[in-house]
Amino acid sequence: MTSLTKDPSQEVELAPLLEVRSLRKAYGDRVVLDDVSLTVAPGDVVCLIGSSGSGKSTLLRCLDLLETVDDGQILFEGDDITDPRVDAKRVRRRMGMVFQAYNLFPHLTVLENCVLAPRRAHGLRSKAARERALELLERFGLAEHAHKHPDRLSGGQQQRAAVVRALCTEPTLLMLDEITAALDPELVGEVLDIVRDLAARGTTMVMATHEMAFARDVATTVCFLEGGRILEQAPPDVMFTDPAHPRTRAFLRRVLG
Ligand SMILES: Nc1ncnc2c1ncn2[C@@H]1O[C@H](COP(=O)(O)OP(=O)(O)OP(=O)(O)O)[C@@H](O)[C@H]1O
Repeated sequence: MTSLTKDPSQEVELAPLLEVRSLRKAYGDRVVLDDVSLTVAPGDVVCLIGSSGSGKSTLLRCLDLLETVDDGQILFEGDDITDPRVDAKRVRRRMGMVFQAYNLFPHLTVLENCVLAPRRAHGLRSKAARERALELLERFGLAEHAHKHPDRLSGGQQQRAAVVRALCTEPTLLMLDEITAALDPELVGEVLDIVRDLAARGTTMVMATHEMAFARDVATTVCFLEGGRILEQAPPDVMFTDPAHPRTRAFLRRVLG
């Protein structure tokens, strides 16, 4: 059993959902994650910020077991998922991941995209999977697009559908990797609104983002990465008004102007 953390706002003790301990990842002799440690409690929204190449995506890919790690541990729901004996597919069933490129299957309708994993990986019956998907598509304003193929939707609608698809497996942890980065500016807001809604509903999320105002709004913790290290992690009101590390200050000055 992992150690307990305290949520000061609710005065309840919550076991961490995710604990990353001294993670290290290198490609050849290039170290891209170095001594990364992070704790995520249920309901936390952790935003990873930092320059391009700082390691945000690699960290998410390690958490989702799309990459192997060289050293350190990832405890997810109390299990060490870096143990080589772990079945990555089974672990991933409890996680949801949305990427910058929506990755919807083009030959399937939005609804078919949404029921695929719940049926194949989770063994949900067709009727139950469809009901769950339709309810989520309705909640996020996509019901009218359920029977369309992705190429009939705007980029923003496709990305919202990708988020809904990830939610259809009812993941305990949702990871979002710069999900608005490929969108035209006018489509960014509708996708961020979904994430805002999820945060308000207590969905536990870890996301890489370049949207600083958004991170400030929704995050419970902001982590600033540079050169594969988390140089600073703090609540958003501290991170964006009084960051401790000079490198964080320099980065925020650069991106906030
Ligand atoms: N498969 C790979 N092989 C070799 N190097 C890689 C690989 N994937 C990532 N890298 C390198 O690892 C470093 C971290 O990349 P990563 O994509 O995690 O950064 P990032 O912070 O997510 O950047 P961005 O904001 O541009 O998405 C970069 O220097 C990148 O070139």
